[in-house]
Amino acid sequence: MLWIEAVRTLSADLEEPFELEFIWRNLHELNKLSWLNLMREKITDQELNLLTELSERLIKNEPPQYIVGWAEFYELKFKVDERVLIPRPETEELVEMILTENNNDSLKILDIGTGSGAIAISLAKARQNWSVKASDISQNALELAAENAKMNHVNLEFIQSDVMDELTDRFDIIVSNPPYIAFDETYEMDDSVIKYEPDLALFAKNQGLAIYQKIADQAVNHLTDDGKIYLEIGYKQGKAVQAIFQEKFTDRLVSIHQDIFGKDRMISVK
Ligand SMILES: C[S@@+](CC[C@H](N)C(=O)[O-])C[C@H]1O[C@@H](n2cnc3c(N)ncnc32)[C@H](O)[C@@H]1O
Repeated sequence: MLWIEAVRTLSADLEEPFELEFIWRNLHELNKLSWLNLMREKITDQELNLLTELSERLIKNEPPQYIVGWAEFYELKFKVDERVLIPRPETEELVEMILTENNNDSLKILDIGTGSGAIAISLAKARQNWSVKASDISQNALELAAENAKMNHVNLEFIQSDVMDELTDRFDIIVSNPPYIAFDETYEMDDSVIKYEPDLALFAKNQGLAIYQKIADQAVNHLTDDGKIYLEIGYKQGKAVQAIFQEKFTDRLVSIHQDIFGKDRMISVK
């Protein structure tokens, strides 16, 4: 059997027809031309077994990023596996907003719930004068985030903490993309997210608002006088999260911002 026949047959039941190509090329570091040349060759039994195994994993909805072991975020590469959420394009918009609104003055930054380290590492990479701390309640996530910091050549401080319980300092910018999905909202989620991504990264009590509430309660004592907060939110949570922060920061401007699809996606406190 030729490679092209095997790929066609094994891709027939996949939602995304190019996923097998993406995964094989990544695992074997093949460029497009080498892949196209491969298509004309005979596939060995061993290769067919491997390709079949990959297609079965995709049919079971395993995210391609977990299969290849990395994801791209803000033009950087991050190792990902089932310890951490796969960083999303919406979160790139949060990073973009922070960088657009803040120059390279030496600032102290805290990323709460860093996961793969995507936000903290992207900020540290773009702003060499910033001193960035990244926290997570999950030690497993922090271990992977530390590997990602090393791989991307940035120096960050990592700390295991339930929100800010273990932190004593004040920050110029507090950023977070916390877990914000309500436990009864699984009907809206993709099967691959529910099955493979960590619950700890997805769900929060109090209709998904519990971690925002804890951040608001604690940020009062951890923000510098003119410090700012930037948060990612679920698209239906704008008004609720705005109210939580406005109650704690009565003299500040708490704004809701939309993503490129026009959905409420970010909150800033300035
Ligand atoms: C939605 S993920 C975000 C990961 C990463 N910042 C990103 O944007 O891709 C939320 C992260 O918050 C962490 N987390 C959950 N509860 C937490 C808590 N109480 N305190 C600190 N981190 C928490 C999870 O382990 C997870 O890594």
